[in-house]
Amino acid sequence: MLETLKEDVLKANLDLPKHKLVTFTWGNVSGYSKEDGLVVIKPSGVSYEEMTVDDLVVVDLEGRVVEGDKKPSSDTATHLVLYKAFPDIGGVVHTHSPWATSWAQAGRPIPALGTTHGDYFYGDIPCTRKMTEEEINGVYEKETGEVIVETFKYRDPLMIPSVLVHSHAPFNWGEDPKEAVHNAVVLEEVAKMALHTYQINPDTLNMQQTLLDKHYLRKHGKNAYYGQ
Ligand SMILES: O=C(CO)[C@@H](O)[C@H](O)COP(=O)(O)O
Repeated sequence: MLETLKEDVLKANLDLPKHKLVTFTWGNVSGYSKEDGLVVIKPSGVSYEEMTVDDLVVVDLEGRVVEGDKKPSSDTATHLVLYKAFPDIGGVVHTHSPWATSWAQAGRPIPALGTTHGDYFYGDIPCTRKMTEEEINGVYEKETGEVIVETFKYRDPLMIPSVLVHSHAPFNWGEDPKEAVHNAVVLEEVAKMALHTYQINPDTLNMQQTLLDKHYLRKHGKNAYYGQ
């Protein structure tokens, strides 16, 4: 299982530049093996062109390195907070993809303006609050995860698998690394579309709730409200 997960995590990381979600090494993907209680994550600062499966780092949920001789991603603590808080996810992606990062820097949620959005995100994609001075000066990456979890206190992370971290950039997740990257690609697309939509019509309203429900049901085969 862990060897298969390593291959999945490597491919997911190599898909980031392929989908133009990253510049240089500005991003990272991890995968979680519930059976092993271990996370496989990208090594910090290693270029995607050079990355091999032997560069990947394996950590436990407390961040202790159990395999690999490279430093784990600088965002590892954020990934770990999300795996502990969102028990149904198996993959986490962090990028600085330009359109979604622009919304994160502006501190604005991405509204549900159309069915492309509604197929993947059941409502606005939230932006976290700004972090406090204490949080910034604390264990920053862990605090970043905590502010994400706080943002999802009354939201279902399986129904909105992305978040904008204020003044920073997006994090995305899914049942595995491949789905998490897929959601990151869609996030970047809807971020771009939303900005263009408002340029065409600044008074654009959110899509109707009935249309959002219809597209969620069509895409996921279950009703957003009742889960069946
Ligand atoms: O968010 C950031 C920097 O702001 C990170 O995403 C880095 O850009 C990538 O770090 P590594 O995964 O290479 O440690």
